[in-house]
Amino acid sequence: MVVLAMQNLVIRDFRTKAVLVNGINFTLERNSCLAIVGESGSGKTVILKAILGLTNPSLEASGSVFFDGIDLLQAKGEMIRRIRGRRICMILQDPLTAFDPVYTIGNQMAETLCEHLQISKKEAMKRSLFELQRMNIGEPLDVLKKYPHQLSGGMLQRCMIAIVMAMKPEIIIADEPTTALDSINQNEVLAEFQKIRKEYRTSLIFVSHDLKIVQSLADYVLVLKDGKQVEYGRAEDIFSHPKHEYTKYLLNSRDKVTEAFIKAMSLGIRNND
Ligand SMILES: Nc1ncnc2c1ncn2[C@@H]1O[C@H](COP(=O)(O)OP(=O)(O)OP(=O)(O)O)[C@@H](O)[C@H]1O
Repeated sequence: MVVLAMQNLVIRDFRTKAVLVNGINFTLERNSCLAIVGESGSGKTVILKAILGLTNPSLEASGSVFFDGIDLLQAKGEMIRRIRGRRICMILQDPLTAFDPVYTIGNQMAETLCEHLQISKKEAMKRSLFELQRMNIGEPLDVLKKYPHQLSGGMLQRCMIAIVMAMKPEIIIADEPTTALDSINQNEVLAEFQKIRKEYRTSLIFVSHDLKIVQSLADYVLVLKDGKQVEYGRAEDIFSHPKHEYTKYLLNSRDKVTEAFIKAMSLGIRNND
């Protein structure tokens, strides 16, 4: 079952007339995961923002993005607000910017749940605890009492995911959700996404520069270059038989980086002998 369909999305800056994104098409199936990849500035973030009607007012989006019979590009006011943050949720790159430093995690989780689920503060606190427990977060009561700066980036990102999961959204959109984290925290967050895929059957759209993460999570991949979609298809096909020169280049650069890393590590090991 298709949950979201983007057809011919074009995004223009109407001050400069520059076309930032041109002709993007994809469909997102229920319980499937689409990764959007491409170099910096290729248009990944503006595409994600367009889905939620969050593009800067100086940009105009045309085409269509259908979700449950509604064209999100045309949806305004209360209609888009009811979908955003409830039925389609976004997880940001840097979890520290998503939390207010002066309130505890519990306060902020409960506040968000109260607002979106129309439940009492007491009920929202109970739900927050339940969601952290459900994600196997150790000492969840302590975590709720902490301030954002007292938790690691990975733990904060997991709290963010817990808030999102409490909404039981149909779609989660994540813009480089692991980029701001070190590798241990990246692995924790990645495991959380694997769990969402397996247990909650939520659909995911995510942007990542890390092709290893893409390979481990995505069912479908959309490759962007200079605002244009150069390849789109099943992840296994794209990784095993990339058609476009740019996709081949991306996959090659990943292999080169890995080779260089292994070489550097083995040199390091020899130097430490
Ligand atoms: N509000 C805006 N006004 C004008 N141009 C913009 C605006 N936001 C983004 N752009 C331009 O749109 C293009 C795509 O930007 P976008 O942030 O989507 O790229 P990206 O692929 O997500 O890059 P990165 O990987 O670095 O985050 C870039 O050329 C950027 O400069």
